[in-house]
Amino acid sequence: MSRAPRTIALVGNPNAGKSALFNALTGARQKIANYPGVTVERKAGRMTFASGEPAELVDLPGSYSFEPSSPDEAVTRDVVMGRQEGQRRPDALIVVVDANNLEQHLVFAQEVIALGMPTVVALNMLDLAARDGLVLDPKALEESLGVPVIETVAVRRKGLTELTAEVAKVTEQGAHEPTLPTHVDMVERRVSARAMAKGAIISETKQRRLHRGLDKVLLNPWVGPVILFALLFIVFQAVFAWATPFADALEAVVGLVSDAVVANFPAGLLRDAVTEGLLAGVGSVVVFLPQIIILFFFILVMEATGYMARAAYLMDRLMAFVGLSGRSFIPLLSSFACAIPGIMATRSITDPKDRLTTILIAPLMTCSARLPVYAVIIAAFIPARSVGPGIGLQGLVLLALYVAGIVGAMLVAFVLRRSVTEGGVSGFIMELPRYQVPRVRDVAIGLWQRGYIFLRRAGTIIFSVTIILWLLLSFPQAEPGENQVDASIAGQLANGLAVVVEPIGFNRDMALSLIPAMAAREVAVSSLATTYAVASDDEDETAEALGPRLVADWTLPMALSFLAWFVFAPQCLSTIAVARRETNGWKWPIVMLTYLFVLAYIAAGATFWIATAAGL
Ligand SMILES: Nc1nc2c(ncn2[C@@H]2O[C@H](COP(=O)(O)OP(=O)(O)OP(=O)(O)O)[C@@H](O)[C@H]2O)c(=O)[nH]1
Ligand SMILES: [Mg+2]
Repeated sequence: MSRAPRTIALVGNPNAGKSALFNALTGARQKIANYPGVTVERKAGRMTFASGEPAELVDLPGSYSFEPSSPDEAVTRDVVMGRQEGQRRPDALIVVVDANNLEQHLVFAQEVIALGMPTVVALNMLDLAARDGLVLDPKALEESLGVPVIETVAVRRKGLTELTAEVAKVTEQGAHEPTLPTHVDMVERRVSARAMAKGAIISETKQRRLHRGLDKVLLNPWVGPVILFALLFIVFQAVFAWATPFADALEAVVGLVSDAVVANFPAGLLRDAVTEGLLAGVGSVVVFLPQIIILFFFILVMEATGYMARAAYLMDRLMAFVGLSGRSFIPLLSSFACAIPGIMATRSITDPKDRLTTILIAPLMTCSARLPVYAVIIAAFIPARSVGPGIGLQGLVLLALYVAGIVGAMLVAFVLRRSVTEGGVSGFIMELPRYQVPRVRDVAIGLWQRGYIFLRRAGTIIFSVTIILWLLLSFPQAEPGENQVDASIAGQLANGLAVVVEPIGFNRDMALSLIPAMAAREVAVSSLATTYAVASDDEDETAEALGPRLVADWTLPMALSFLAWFVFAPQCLSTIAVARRETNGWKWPIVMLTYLFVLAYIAAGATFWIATAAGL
């Protein structure tokens, strides 16, 4: 035979089993190199048809679509189209689909088949389908796709002979020039993928049906978001309703300890440092441990059950609307714990502009360090009233603050993607994990870790910053009759800043809390508590909770303005430092700082003036 060996390429979604099939078909006869000009691996090997004719088999990186959103996907498209340097155009394609995720995998499979090249579908992972009680009809699938479908189990080498025979057959029909359709409607393709998947199912077990039924409801484009929002609503109601008795108890304990210290130790600077700095300051943050635990209980359970990935799937449409891909969801979700791991998680986003946008908006996701700030102000100023059956006003306001951050982030992303980080939107389809009953042990460990992180922050950074602030508040000592805060270094410094934030309704003490809060957001709470503790001349008042003091000193518009500030303002230096590291320079962190300050200033100012005008 004189003609050059045929080239066959393996394509499909990530994790379909392409590489497993490639290994099974080529054995040890593989060569791994790089495609010229890109860092994507080129994996090729030799396979043999039943006739004895050899062919070159090329394993391609997993793709969701031919509209590439990563270098990997670009290589896949270019190889298939015959545009990739150092690679002959394939004579035939094998599309590998995971039988257990047909609905998702058929989206890209349709796109591949639409090219019009000789194509065979490998319906892979049938062993797992059998295990889960799913029986498929390859003939039905063949009919709806219009190309041969072969059942395979790549890791058990099942179906390989049939697959190669079919590939040989379609290759003989001769290659066509592949043509990319000019217009692809993603929604349409998803709909037909769903119909095809449904038509291919002969039978499935109760459990699988239950899970699919759940997906039908939870992922429904109309019902799904409503359920997601309702769940979040319950979470934030619970953060207040469940935590209050625990938080009150903790607060009482801190008060008792403070009283005991006052009763048993002589008056003096050291005693003041303990009562005003450690107990009033750090204690005021620690009492929010129950809230943190409850919030993370829900987050962990949503992750463990498999619901979180569904939430990401739902959010994908919204994210695409503002110009982000679903790949940003996990980094943004982690930012609800803390923006630092969130920003680091953006490394998984391959498109540089997508990634930059995600980094820039990550601080707008409400990190858990802001929860104590929100909680203390809400508990003090928002009445614990119900506005409907089982609907507490406090939880509602808390939810609104989180939503304000998310909406702000989406608006900023929308603007950025049309200006500085302009670029195309990449399609993204998530692999959805199976539903599972969460394991108590895993959730318990997760909660323990979260609680530990929170208390460690209280014991280290919050403690040190609060003590430094206490020192700055306590010196120089006031003359008799003069207020200690007015006389102190910190008070003097804050007077300068107060001029700047006065137009947005902040008083001197609020201004003062903004500076140490740059170290950690919770410090806003401890610094307010310490400031008021230092300011009071009455020893008994030192042990008093922060809430009543705030109410005595602030108006409602001031409190709301303070909340609005914390939704948007950049308060934590570590976030800026991580942004610098991840973007390799100061330019983007400075952009981030600037836009966040401007947003915070405008939001706080607008809140203050609207609330004042409304007579609140
Ligand atoms: N049980 C079972 N596992 C399989 C089968 N085929 C592949 N796998 C496993 O599924 C996982 C993913 O397979 P890969 O071959 O790496 O998938 P891929 O399509 O090359 O994925 P990307 O390279 O990321 O696009 C691996 O752990 C395989 O061992 C199969 O038929 N049955
Ligand atoms: Mg692979």
